[in-house]
Amino acid sequence: PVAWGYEGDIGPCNWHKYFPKAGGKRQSPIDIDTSATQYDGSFKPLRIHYDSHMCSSLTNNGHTFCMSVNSDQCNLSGGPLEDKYRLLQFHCHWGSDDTKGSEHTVDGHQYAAELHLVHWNTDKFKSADEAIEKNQGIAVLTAFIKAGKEHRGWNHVLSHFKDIKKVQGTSTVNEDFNPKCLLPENQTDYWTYEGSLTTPPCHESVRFIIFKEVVEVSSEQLAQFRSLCVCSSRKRDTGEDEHLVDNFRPIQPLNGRVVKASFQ
Ligand SMILES: NS(=O)(=O)c1c(F)cccc1F
Ligand SMILES: [Zn+2]
Repeated sequence: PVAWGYEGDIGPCNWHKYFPKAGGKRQSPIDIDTSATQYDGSFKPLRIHYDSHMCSSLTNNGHTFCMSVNSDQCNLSGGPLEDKYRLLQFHCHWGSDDTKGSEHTVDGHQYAAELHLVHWNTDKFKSADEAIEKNQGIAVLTAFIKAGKEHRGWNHVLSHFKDIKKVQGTSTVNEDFNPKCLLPENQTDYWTYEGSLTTPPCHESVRFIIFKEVVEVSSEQLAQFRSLCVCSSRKRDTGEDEHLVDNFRPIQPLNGRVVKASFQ
């Protein structure tokens, strides 16, 4: 597999050389210009049904932490979606300090982090691996994160980080945890548009659903995201681990796409 990252020769500006879709016309993330969004009154209510009895495993894949979920009881439908989607995994993107880290921006404002709950279309496809390459294959519920008060729900995830500090570290999470607690209270106001995976191979298969309400976590909790190591924890010549930070892709051209809003 081709190595890719967020800086230097293997950074986002060169992804298209080995991952041609990264140079496509409907790439993500984008800036949401709220003055140009279009209200769509036809959206049904979003239906987010997650159970909490799903065992899952938390992995440091060298680009982010990823909580894989293998429960066929965690489903998403409604809103702008025509089909039913099943939760596959969730992960985040963050920065080296609280002033940057989200992938999408709102009127040019970048948040400290961004949560992605990745779902695949179980009505149209037989597997997530198939869906991830196909139009309408993936739906990503997205919440912006800013520094503020502590978020107790996140501690259920962060408590496992000591086991995954190193790349390819994996920890089994069996506790009674429902990822729905990571979403904002207001789940009726969101923006949505058609885009791509924000990491290579950048397949143009993603419907993004981005909540307007921002979730707060404490600065200390954000610092725990940054505690993950990106290298195989070999000591850099400076003798210290290289931490996993600024794992957000720069915003991409809108190319005439219209961002719809579920609210006026
Ligand atoms: N960042 S993202 O949510 O677009 C994303 C996916 F949807 C799927 C796989 C990896 C990944 F990073
Ligand atoms: Zn993501």
